[in-house]
Amino acid sequence: MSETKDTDTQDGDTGASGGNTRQPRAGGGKLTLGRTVESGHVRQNFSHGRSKAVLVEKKRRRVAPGKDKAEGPAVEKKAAPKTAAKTAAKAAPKTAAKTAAKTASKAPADAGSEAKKAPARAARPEREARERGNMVLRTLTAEEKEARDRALVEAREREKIERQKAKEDAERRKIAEEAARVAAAEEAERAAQEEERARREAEAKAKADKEAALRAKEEAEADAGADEPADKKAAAKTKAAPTPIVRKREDEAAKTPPKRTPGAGNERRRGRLTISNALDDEPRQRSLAAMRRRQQREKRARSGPAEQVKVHREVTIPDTITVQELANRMSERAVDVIRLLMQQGQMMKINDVLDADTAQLVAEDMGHTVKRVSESDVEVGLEGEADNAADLKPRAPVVTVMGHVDHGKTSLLDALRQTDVVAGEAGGITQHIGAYQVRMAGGERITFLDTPGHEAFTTMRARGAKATDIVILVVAGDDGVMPQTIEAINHAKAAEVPIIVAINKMDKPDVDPNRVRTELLQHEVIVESMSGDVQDVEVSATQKMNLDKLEEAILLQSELLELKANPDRSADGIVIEAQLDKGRGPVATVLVQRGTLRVGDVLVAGTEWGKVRALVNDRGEQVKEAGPSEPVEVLGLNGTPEAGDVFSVVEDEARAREITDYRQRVLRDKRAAGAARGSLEQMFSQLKESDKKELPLLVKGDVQGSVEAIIGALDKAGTDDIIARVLHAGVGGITESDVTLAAASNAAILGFNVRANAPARDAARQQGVDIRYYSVIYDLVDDVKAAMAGVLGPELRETFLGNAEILEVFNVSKVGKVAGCRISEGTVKRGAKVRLLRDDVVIHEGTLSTLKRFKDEVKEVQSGQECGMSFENYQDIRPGDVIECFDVTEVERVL
Ligand SMILES: Nc1nc2c(ncn2[C@@H]2O[C@H](COP(=O)(O)OP(=O)(O)OP(=O)(O)O)[C@@H](O)[C@H]2O)c(=O)[nH]1
Repeated sequence: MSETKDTDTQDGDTGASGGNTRQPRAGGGKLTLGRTVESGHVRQNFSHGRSKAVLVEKKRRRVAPGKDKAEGPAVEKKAAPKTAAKTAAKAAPKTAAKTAAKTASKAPADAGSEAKKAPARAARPEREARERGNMVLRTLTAEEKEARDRALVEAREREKIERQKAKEDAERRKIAEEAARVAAAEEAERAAQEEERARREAEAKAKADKEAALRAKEEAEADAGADEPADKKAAAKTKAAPTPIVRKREDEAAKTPPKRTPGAGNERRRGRLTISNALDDEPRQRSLAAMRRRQQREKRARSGPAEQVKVHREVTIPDTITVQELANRMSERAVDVIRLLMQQGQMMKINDVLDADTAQLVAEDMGHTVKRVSESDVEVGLEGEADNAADLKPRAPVVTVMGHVDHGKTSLLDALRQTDVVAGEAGGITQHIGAYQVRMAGGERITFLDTPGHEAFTTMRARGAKATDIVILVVAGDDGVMPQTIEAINHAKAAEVPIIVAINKMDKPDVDPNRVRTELLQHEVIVESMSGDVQDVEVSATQKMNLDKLEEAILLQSELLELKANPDRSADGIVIEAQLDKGRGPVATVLVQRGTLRVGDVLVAGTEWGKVRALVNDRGEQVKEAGPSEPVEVLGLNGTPEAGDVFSVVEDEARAREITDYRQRVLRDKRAAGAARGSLEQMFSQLKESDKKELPLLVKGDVQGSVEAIIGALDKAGTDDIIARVLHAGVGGITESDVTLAAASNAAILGFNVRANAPARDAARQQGVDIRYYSVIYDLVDDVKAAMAGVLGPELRETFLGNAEILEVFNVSKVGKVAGCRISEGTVKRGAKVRLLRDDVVIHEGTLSTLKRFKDEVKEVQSGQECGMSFENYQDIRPGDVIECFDVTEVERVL
């Protein structure tokens, strides 16, 4: 920027005389301190020969970024001396121009002079300066000197200004720092106050809670006595309760300086943070959830401490219960139960099952009382209420016939059956349903159980059923007391059932009844003739001799026993036998012991139940009902119960289902637990545990001779500690009924040269009955002995491979007989062991010499295929025979 200091010489006009403009050089070789003004002089010519020198100053703007403002005052100050002149100079031409314009109209002649005077006046100081400038120009050294002085002055001034500025800057910084320090201190103070306030609030709340609890207590007490006013007072109290807290908060809020700068912490509380919110400078609103939380907080604070009154419950605990279910029943949180269990060292999850004892501990620890129930409680009440003595009516005695083998039990039962007057009159065909009733001429009745022998009697007794009232001990007069006679005596005594001795076969010439009586004495059976209380009757089954006397004795005994039952109640009793009839479905013969069984009753028998569809008596007649001591066949059951099962009539099908479901579950659990009840090993281990001295067995053989030999050998094998008790022995293959009997008696089945048929195998597998096959009597007896002694060697486990049916038999030269077979089941392998079965009886056991398929020797033949087989060293093969193929492996016994 350049500026002329003389109105006349504006624009640096170089006149005709030629402006001698001298531009001073920056620095100009002179010692200056950052000169900002360059100056020079221009000679200006006027009319009338006048001329003057005009000082031209070129001022440079000092550029200092960011300091413009700060430097403002300094620049002004620095420029001050010049500015006066400058302003004057600036104002001068204008004023002069104005004045000139005014005076020009008045006196044009003077105009020029006046116009000249005005600027001259106004520019007087300037002129002086110019003259000084002229002088400088004229005296260059002086000018230079002056310039230098001026520059020095300026520099000094600038220095001073800069110092001043630095000082001011420092002061400003100091103020700013001070302000920041104060702000930080304030912030810290505010945080401390905030903390203090929170603490006071918590204290106040706790205090208020306490007060409210006290008030609630007082109110409860007051409520007991006073009615409405007390309520109002309580309400007022409740309302007043939170007030102090609120007021206190307000006070504190007033105390707290409200200069909460919108910091990060506060921003966070102001509503939901979204991108648009974050970018938005405006303070965010509280979110709805935050409002709700605050409302809830306030509500909680208002309602005071909701002191939960602990509810002590009676918790029903079954045999097992899950953690969750226990917590539910106690109305506690499952996590609390789990925590308690953890404290007791048990890591449990919510679905883990606790036993009743643990559950009881937990419940009691949590302050509840416990009521232990068992799943078996479903059976509670099944037996019904005890009968009143007044309701009892006399009933027929139930009689079982026992005795040694071949002493005439069956013959006697048959003979007695024929004494039934009603059957005799009707000439009806008697049915063997497991029991029958004999009606006397005098109207009395006697029920006989048709399964002679103490085995069945004991089996039933073992199942908890006491079916028999009187035992008839049959002793052959010609044979005397034999081992099974003694057994029968012992069983009857153990069951506390009175005995009537029937000395049989009295028709025989060589009988000696007194010998029998004397022998019985040794076993503590003292007959009346020997001054005892046991009745004895000499009979002959075949000759039907003294059967009436025997019946009289039975009736006398029953009178002594005062056998009575209430017929007017729902029936219960015992299953005597049951089977699956092809036409009629499951059929069970039951003996009613109490009440009356009617058609349409819902019956539970063991694990089965059913609605009675029909009742059939021992004469094959359909009856509507059966009273106490009456044996009757029941149709309508869903399955076959087991002999000895107790039956009961229940109110409805749902209850029946509930009970049988429970019983089936228990049975399944027992089986799942691996209790193959009939295995010799397990029987032995059971025997060790119990003080049972018998090993129950079932023997089936190919011929009577071998069966008798086996029974004889087993009898001898017994020791003082343990005996083998043969529950049943017979000739022929092992049938399903054998398996049922064995299962009912926890017995093992020993097959000597016989096999089990397919249904029997299935039943044995299902019921866990152990069937063992032998072909040498000594092996069988050794095994039984070993089982009894508990020293069983390695077990030979037989794996069934397959069965082949022989279709045709060919005679092949050099080879001998070859059987043309079809594999009916499984596979047949060469090298495996084989048995030749004829009607389920083993004819031969050995190995295969040939296994051919279409003339080719093969390793194995699958089910459904045909093949040719021949035995090593055995030729007696016939069409219809079955070849059983099996593997034998040795397994170490684990007891
Ligand atoms: N002489 C004669 N023989 C009889 C008499 N009672 C039975 N017997 C014969 O004795 C044998 C055996 O009779 P059972 O009635 O089968 O004898 P058990 O006691 O039933 O025999 P198990 O069923 O094997 O226990 C038969 O041959 C009968 O004929 C009798 O009173 N007199």
